[in-house]
Amino acid sequence: MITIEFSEVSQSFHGRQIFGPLSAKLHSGRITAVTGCNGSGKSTFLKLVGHLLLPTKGQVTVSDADGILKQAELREHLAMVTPELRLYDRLTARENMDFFLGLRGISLADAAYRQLLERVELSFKAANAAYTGEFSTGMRQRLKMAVLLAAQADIWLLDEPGANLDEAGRAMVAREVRAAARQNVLVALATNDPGEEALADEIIALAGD
Ligand SMILES: Nc1ncnc2c1ncn2[C@@H]1O[C@H](COP(=O)(O)OP(=O)(O)OP(=O)(O)O)[C@@H](O)[C@H]1O
Repeated sequence: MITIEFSEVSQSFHGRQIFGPLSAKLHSGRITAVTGCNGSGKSTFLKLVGHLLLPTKGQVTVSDADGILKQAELREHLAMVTPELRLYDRLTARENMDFFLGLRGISLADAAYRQLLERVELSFKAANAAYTGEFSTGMRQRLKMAVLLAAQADIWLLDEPGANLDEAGRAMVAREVRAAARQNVLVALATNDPGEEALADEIIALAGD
């Protein structure tokens, strides 16, 4: 059971406050949507959860049953889908998956690879016909979702996961997010999409300027 707690967190860049003070709790098995206009700090919020950024003021703690997780421990729990994550253009879909999953000590059998492609509705033929640099943005987004699903993480940080996906792709994301929450994954979802917002058990609305 994971709990993420924001205690009186304010975030500024170059002296300009983006949001805060903000206090909130996120829990395993719950989907929390972080909403707000462009520039309100949704991606920044996810980075604070992942300890990829330290808050200007206040504290962000991530705890399990044994207490507060240190940064290295937290990384083992996290998986992230974000526009800031780049796949390697000159690797195939399979090679990209092997690289990112290899960093987590996960090796993927052929059957599992095929199953993941099916889950994200990426055709095996299309996925193997070209380097990922030649994929459409939606195909790359589906591949990032496949890496997330294979990562066996219990905290998902999703930054606009439906971006660049067609209706079937957005439905796939919604299905996987709901299934993950049922399996007790903590999902934090930064979004402006009403369909994704509707998945949420809790909403943290960032005010913006
Ligand atoms: N490392 C940084 N240095 C300076 N300013 C930053 C940094 N990261 C974010 N910002 C600023 O903080 C604000 C919030 O950015 P963020 O990307 O979190 O917003 P967002 O709500 O995710 O936006 P969008 O909906 O456009 O994706 C923006 O004004 C951005 O320019």
